[in-house]
Amino acid sequence: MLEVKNLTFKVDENGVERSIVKDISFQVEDGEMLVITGPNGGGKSSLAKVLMGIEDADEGRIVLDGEDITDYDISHRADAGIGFAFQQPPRFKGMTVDKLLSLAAGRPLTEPECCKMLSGVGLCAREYIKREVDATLSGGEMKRLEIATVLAKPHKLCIFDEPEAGIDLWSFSMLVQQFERIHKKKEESLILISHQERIIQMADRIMVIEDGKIGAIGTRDEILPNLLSEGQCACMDRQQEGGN
Ligand SMILES: Nc1ncnc2c1ncn2[C@@H]1O[C@H](COP(=O)(O)OP(=O)(O)OP(=O)(O)O)[C@@H](O)[C@H]1O
Repeated sequence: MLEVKNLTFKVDENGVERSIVKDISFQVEDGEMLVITGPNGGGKSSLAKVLMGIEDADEGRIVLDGEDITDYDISHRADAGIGFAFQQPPRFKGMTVDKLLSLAAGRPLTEPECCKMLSGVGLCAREYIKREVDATLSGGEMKRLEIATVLAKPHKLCIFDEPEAGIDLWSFSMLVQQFERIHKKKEESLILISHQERIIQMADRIMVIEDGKIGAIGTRDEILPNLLSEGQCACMDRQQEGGN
C-alpha cells in the first residue's frame, strides 16, 4: 500500500516561492487503480514526480508497504518497487530498443520476449527492436516504448503520466487492454494520470487535483458522474478528430 501524508512541493519562481502540491494526503491500496485527473496545471505531474523521487518533497512523507521512502532517490525508489512512465519520455541516443527493454527488465531479454512486450503496446516488434531510442522515433512511438519499459518487470506500484498522449486509437485500445490485464491480476497498484474518459472509467477510485490540492476523491461511481456532467474528461474519438 502507498501512503502519502501531507505532501507539499514548492518551486522557486523568479525568487518567489510557490506551492505546486499543497498538503496532499491519500492512499493507494494493493492492486488498486487510482486515476488522477483535473485541470491543466493543477499539479498532477508534479505530484507524480515527487512520488517517483524526480522532485523532492518540501514537506510530508511517502510510505510504500510500511517503508518510508521519502528520502530515497529515484533509483532507490525504483528498487523499492515503483515504476514511472513520463508524460514526455526521454530519448537515449546510442541505445537500441532491445537494450533499453533489457535494462528495464533487469535481465537480458530474448528477441521473442522483446517482441511480445512491444506488441503489447502496439509497436510492430520486427521494425523496432534494433532501432535507436533517439529523435528518429516519433512521439507516439517513444510514448509506447516508454510504457513497455515500465511493464517490462513487476512493480509494487506503477505510475503512468497521461499514457494516452500522442497515441493513435488502435494503440490506445491495446494500452487500455494492458492496464485492464494488470488491474485484473491485482498484483500491482496503478496510478494513472489521465483526462481520458475510457481510462477514468477503469478506475477503482478517482482523485481530482485542482490548484495543487485534492478537489475530490472517491469511487468511480461517486466522482465520474460529476466529471461527465462538467465535461471534464476527454473522449479519445473526439480528440482524434481534433476536438476535446
Ligand atoms: N519546476 C517548476 N518550476 C516552476 N513552475 C513549475 C515547475 N514544475 C511545475 N510548475 C508549474 O506548476 C503547475 C503544475 O504543473 P503540473 O505539470 O504538475 O500540472 P498538471 O496538472 O500535470 O498539468 P497538465 O494537465 O497540463 O499536464 C503549473 O503551473 C506549472 O507551470
